[in-house]
Amino acid sequence: MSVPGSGGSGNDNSSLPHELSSKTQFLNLKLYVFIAILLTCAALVSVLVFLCLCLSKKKSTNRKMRVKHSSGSIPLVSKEIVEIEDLGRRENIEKLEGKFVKEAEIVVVDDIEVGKKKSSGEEETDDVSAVKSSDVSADIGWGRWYSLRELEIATCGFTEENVIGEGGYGVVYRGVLNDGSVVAVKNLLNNKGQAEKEFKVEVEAIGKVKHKNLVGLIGYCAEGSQRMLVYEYVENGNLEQWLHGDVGPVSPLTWDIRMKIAVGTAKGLAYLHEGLEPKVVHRDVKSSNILLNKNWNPKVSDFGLAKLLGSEASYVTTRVMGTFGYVSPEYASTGMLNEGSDVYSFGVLLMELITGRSPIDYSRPAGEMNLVDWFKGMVASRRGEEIVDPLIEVQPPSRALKRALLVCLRCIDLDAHKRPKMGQIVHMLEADDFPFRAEHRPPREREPHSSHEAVPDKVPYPTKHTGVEDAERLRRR
Ligand SMILES: Nc1ncnc2c1ncn2[C@@H]1O[C@H](COP(=O)(O)OP(=O)(O)OP(=O)(O)O)[C@@H](O)[C@H]1O
Repeated sequence: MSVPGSGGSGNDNSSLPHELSSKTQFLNLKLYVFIAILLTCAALVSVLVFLCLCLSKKKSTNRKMRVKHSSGSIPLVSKEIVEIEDLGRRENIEKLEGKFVKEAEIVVVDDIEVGKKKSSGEEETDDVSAVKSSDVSADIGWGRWYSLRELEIATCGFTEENVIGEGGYGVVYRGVLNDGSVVAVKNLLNNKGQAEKEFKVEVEAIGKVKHKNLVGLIGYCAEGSQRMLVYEYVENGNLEQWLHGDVGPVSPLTWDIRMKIAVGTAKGLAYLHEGLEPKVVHRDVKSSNILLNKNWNPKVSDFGLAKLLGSEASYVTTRVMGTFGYVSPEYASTGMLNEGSDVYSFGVLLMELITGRSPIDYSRPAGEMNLVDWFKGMVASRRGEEIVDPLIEVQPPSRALKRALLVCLRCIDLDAHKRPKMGQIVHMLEADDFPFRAEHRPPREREPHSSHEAVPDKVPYPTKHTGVEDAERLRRR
């Protein structure tokens, strides 16, 4: 085959226009050869520029990002949060290659009853079989190992548009897997020192914990120095956004929805404390760690990042990990940590649900900045009805309000041993006749082991420290 300009026959040149076959002064090349070289150079430069742009975009995702992602209907809590549009990435992602799997072995347990795992092979979907045959190492029993590449594809290269938010543990991205399922990918900070083996052991412990009121961990990624956790995506934002964001004059969180959130959260924590061995103390119960689905069902997040505890001993940590305003006094002062610390934080969270106020709010008058102190003072002055969130349109029934107030007071007892257990709190919040039924009975009928007792016998009554008089007075009214 003769190549134009390669010094072939004169017939080749004669077929070209005279100008093209004439020689240029530069290097004595034929004009069309010169043009071909120029075009090739231009194409190369374009490719290089494109590659540079891609690289710089990727780098920008590695820096600390402050953009938060939420669906358009989720209220924003601070100016750091900006709304972004759903970019319809799913269509693009579906075109990309990758191996994905539907969650195979998630076992959702109801309350604190541990469900049975599906035996392997039972009710397997096509997707699961595909992965088992093609990528056996990906299936890790409770969830999945994900490659960095898979998560890159799912999050469109960890782009800013996919950032949901940023917490103490790292940046959280929204991702869409190849099968269309949506996940939250937490890119952990400060993980360089952690060996892959240790990381896997810790993650395994978290991944096996499944409960309808706990955000499920569905997999992880450990490649090089990268450590990521892949969670089920909870679509309706977090409780902090709904309580303290701009929701207009009437909150969509009615009294009943708030109590549903309180009970669900209590069930999730009860499972951590009472349904697992070794038990798990959350250590950071707060409204931003309560995620909500579209039916306002709460799911407690970040629980797995707490330490696993032995069943008997309390655990002493060297630094207090919780969040200001929620931390129990004994944990703050001694670092002594047990599930009672979570109960205290839950009490503060319940106050937040009832009042719509933040645990610490410096914009309020001096006597109202600290929610716990203000709350106790209001209840002591019999002004319980006045503390209900003004954004709740329909006021709660008096009995329901008193029940919730009393549970708060018991949870924040300064004596951690006198606080109720989370399981007891679930019963207290759900029992229609708590605390009213007990007070009409003569003392002997309230002996332990009465099967009709609405309140579990072990539930301690509030002590002086938390204003036992207030609570007792409240109970009698
Ligand atoms: N599984 C999830 N589904 C949907 N959104 C999530 C999920 N996990 C976290 N988020 C959101 O990502 C954001 C950051 O979460 P993260 O738990 O990292 O931090 P935080 O709870 O705000 O703070 P901290 O780390 O101090 O507890 C929050 O807005 C949270 O609502």
